[in-house]
Amino acid sequence: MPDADISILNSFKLPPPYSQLSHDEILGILSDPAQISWRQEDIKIFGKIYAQPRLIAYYGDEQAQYHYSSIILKPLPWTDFLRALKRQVEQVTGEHFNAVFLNLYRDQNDSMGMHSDDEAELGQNPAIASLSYGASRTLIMKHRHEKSRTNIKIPLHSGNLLLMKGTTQHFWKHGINKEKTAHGPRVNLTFRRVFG
Ligand SMILES: O=C(O)CCC(=O)C(=O)O
Ligand SMILES: [Fe+2]
Repeated sequence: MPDADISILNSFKLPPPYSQLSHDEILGILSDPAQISWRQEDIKIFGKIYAQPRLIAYYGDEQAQYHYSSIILKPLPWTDFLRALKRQVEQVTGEHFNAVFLNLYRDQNDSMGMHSDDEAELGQNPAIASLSYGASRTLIMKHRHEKSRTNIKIPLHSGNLLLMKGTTQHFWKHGINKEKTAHGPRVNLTFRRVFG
């Protein structure tokens, strides 16, 4: 892909004591409202207020405050499990992260609009590591300037780790469309380095 630096690791593995967990068990931990503090935010589209079509949660180091479409997100402190995921993601990517943004797509009707992760607090060329568990969904990528270029579709399956870095966020938007067929829940975690 031009103007992008993207790589994908198909089967992300956790070290002990979590190495025995199945993907179903990991999805169970991550989607459990007693373990992850999921919330549904409102969004404003053309002046109208809608509930966001997915649940979100934000964890990280205390200073990793994030301005996210006009709201300031304060990170919750790392849980043991999220810290273990972060450490292993750092290990395999060689990058450093201080926060994780979680999305819960409850079924095929949940989605995320096309966007770039280009907020000022992510710095110039952010490395973003995106880890998925549960139902497979398709990440749509669209070049921001070259309208003629067709969308690129990247299927993301349970246990896939996608790393976007370099100029990717300057030139490309990405998002997750709704699906027409039945899909179970999916949790996606994007590890980020936030300069709060
Ligand atoms: O769910 C996904 O795979 C994409 C998530 C994403 O783009 C984000 O959290 O910024
Ligand atoms: Fe994103």
